[in-house]
Amino acid sequence: MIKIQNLSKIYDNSKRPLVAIDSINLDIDKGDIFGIVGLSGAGKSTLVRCINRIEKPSSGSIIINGVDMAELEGKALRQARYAIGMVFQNFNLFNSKTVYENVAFPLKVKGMDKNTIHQHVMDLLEKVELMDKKDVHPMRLSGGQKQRVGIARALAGNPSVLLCDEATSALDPKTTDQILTLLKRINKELGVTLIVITHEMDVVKSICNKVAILENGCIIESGETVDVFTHQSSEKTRHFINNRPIEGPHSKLAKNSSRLLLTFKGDTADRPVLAGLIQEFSLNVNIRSGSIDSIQETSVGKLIVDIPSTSNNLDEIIQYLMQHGAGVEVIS
Ligand SMILES: Nc1ncnc2c1ncn2[C@@H]1O[C@H](COP(=O)(O)OP(=O)(O)OP(=O)(O)O)[C@@H](O)[C@H]1O
Repeated sequence: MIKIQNLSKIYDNSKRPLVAIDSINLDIDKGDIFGIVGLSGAGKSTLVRCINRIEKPSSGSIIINGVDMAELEGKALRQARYAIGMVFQNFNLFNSKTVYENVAFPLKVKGMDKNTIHQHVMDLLEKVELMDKKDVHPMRLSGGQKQRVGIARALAGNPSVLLCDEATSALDPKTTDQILTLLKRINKELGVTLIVITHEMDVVKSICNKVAILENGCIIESGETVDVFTHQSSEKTRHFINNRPIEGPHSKLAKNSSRLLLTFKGDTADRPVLAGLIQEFSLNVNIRSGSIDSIQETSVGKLIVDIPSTSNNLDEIIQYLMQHGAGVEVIS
């Protein structure tokens, strides 16, 4: 549905050009909640501005519903933008307008008649559970309520894509959870594709079925969220995600032992893999630490274990664990 191909954005700074987005390729399917995550300066805002065409990309294409946004100008661009709803970190509401008027605004601009606008706005306010606030001005709303107005307004033009730019970064954890639940419901009920730009891994874990990690303008990892969190392929990603359980203070590794990080996801978590290993190899396994997480409703367990090993049997042990569905990483 959305195909980003070889997308680059180079800013012509006075001293030297700055490559903010460097040949990015992304495929986002209809109905995805696609997380784009990166540290400050990674290029997230630039990517958002290219997707909604506030910036013109230096090269490459952004194909949404078969139309290359990168090529459009003028009226055709304004028309194509209706396919994209924007949700902002700082809500971007009109303080002089009521909640109702804020949501109605894009529909008025579109030239809809008053009755249709009224019906549509009331439906949207019901969807975001703000009917009781329809005549209130944004100044009198909490951050979470303001973001609900922002989401209702973004949905007003019936977009096929909702671009959420750090939509929960200004909110406290409880309100963040409520807004994420709302976004997930909207995705499910309306079939709207969500692109979620964030620097918060917890947001990705909570709602995104797919994720891409952006660093220095490049995608350094992408895929199903649960896979990216359980099989990090590069050192950079591992460092970025850093989801190892914390090792205890007295965790010196004994001589002739190896320390392994084991990952169990979904069904594997129910199997007695470690018990089987202990029996099969007559091993004394020392569990150093562990954690359990829920990523996209899949349980992901992590264990750090010390295993007495000779160079001969370590490979066999790893093979046994992997054959039984565990992810294995030798950490020392
Ligand atoms: N208009 C601009 N002109 C020149 N350079 C820019 C411009 N906008 C962004 N940059 C540079 O592009 C790079 C990426 O910036 P960008 O704002 O896209 O990152 P970001 O991941 O959104 O960061 P943050 O999370 O801090 O907002 C940075 O080095 C930034 O200084």
